[in-house]
Amino acid sequence: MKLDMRRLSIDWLIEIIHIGIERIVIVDRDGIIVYIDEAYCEFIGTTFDDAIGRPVQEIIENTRMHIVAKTGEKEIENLQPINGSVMIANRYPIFIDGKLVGAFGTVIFPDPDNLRHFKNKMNNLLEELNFYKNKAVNELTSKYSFDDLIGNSHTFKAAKALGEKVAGSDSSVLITGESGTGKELFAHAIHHSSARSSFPFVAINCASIPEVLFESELFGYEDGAFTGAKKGGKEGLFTVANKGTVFLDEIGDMPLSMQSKLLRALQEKEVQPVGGQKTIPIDLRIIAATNRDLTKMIEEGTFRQDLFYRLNVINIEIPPLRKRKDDIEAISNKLLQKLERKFYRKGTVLSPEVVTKLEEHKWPGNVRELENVLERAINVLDGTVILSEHLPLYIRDQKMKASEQESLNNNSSKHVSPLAVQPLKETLAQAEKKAMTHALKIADGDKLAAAKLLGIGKTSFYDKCKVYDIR
Ligand SMILES: Nc1ncnc2c1ncn2[C@@H]1O[C@H](COP(=O)(O)OP(=O)(O)OP(=O)(O)O)[C@@H](O)[C@H]1O
Repeated sequence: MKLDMRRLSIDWLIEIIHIGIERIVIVDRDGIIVYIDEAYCEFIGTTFDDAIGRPVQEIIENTRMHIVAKTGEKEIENLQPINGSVMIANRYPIFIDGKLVGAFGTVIFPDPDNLRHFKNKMNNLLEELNFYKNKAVNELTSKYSFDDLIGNSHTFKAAKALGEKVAGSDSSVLITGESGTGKELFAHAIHHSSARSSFPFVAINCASIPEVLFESELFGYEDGAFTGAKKGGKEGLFTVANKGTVFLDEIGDMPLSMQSKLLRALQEKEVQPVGGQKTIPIDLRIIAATNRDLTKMIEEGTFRQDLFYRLNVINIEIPPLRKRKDDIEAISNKLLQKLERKFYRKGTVLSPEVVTKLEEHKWPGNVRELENVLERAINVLDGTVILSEHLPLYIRDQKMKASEQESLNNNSSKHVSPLAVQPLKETLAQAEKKAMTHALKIADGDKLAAAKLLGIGKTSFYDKCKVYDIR
């Protein structure tokens, strides 16, 4: 039964239309405007008389009313840019006695404050989207090639030559070496020189993923796989990296339960997203890295032997900096170039005395420590020549008692001689390391929880763990 509206006068109907916050346009089957309300006309800079009888696309920017009047398909909550603002448009076909006769459209003009708010929100979201798009593209490509690996010492050159040689093959590579020796740099360079270089390079830090999230991060999950899961599911990093290279950094920190799942995925060359039935084929090259002794971990039962064999097809061992003193000057100069770009400096050089001091130091934190020392120097430098006085005390005074030096290297304030006054930066670093170790102890080794206790983000926590060599 049709509702009888004949008791409503046309004035009433017009008034009712004006009360609504939506603005209205009605077109006939050919997309010709048969009605448009005044506020709509005002907004698009026309008049009622001018608009009536004209094709809608001549009057309203980005309209699709004429299309809906032809297809009979409604379009709901479409975003329609008009006059530089994004409107929300609904378009409905009009059927009379089952026959398509035209279309009825509404656009919402919120009040100016709301509109401004809506525009700002949209702009912020678009900016955020662009930021993440760029970030995603940057993160999925290798940033370094073998040319970026500096070092002429015999041992380093041998490691580099092996890397270059195996880059072309598809075999798994295990890169071992102390923290800060350049393992990640090697992984980038291998991918860069491989046939997979035009496909993604996805670096995964196994120490930074909480155990419960490992499987879903690596293999993805299906819609509704668990409470809090994103609607529509999520792609895993292994599928994101398809045809490219996955770099599993700190593989020694991968929990045992995950090690078996990883092994299965590598053997079967497929992954099964969490909560899903189907498997997805993957074509990947794996490069893993660790500063831990995996052989010892196998003996202790904390690392799977079969996974070790799978990853360790080619082993590249990067020697620590103290065993390649000849490289220190060349690496320092390369790092200085990088730092000069960061701090807008030019022409910075090391004095011969500083080169000697740097060569005498043991470098427990390897190249990363050297980088930090040079960054400190460039910060306190007035001219262009880095002198001894620009180095931290523990490197400047190599004759310091062994125990004192050890304690300073470890950034532990416990054994610092009361006479030794250190630069503020080091004192702060020691305090920071102490606070992090303490938080980790309280959080029972859970790095995420420790970061929360300290009120810092997890990325910042993991970065600092690397700098202070906290495991
Ligand atoms: N041979 C090298 N030439 C130039 N820069 C280097 C070299 N080796 C390392 N670096 C620099 O030293 C820093 C540490 O390197 P990287 O992160 O690759 O070490 P890592 O062994 O992966 O450390 P970790 O085990 O802590 O993850 C980086 O800034 C890197 O650019």
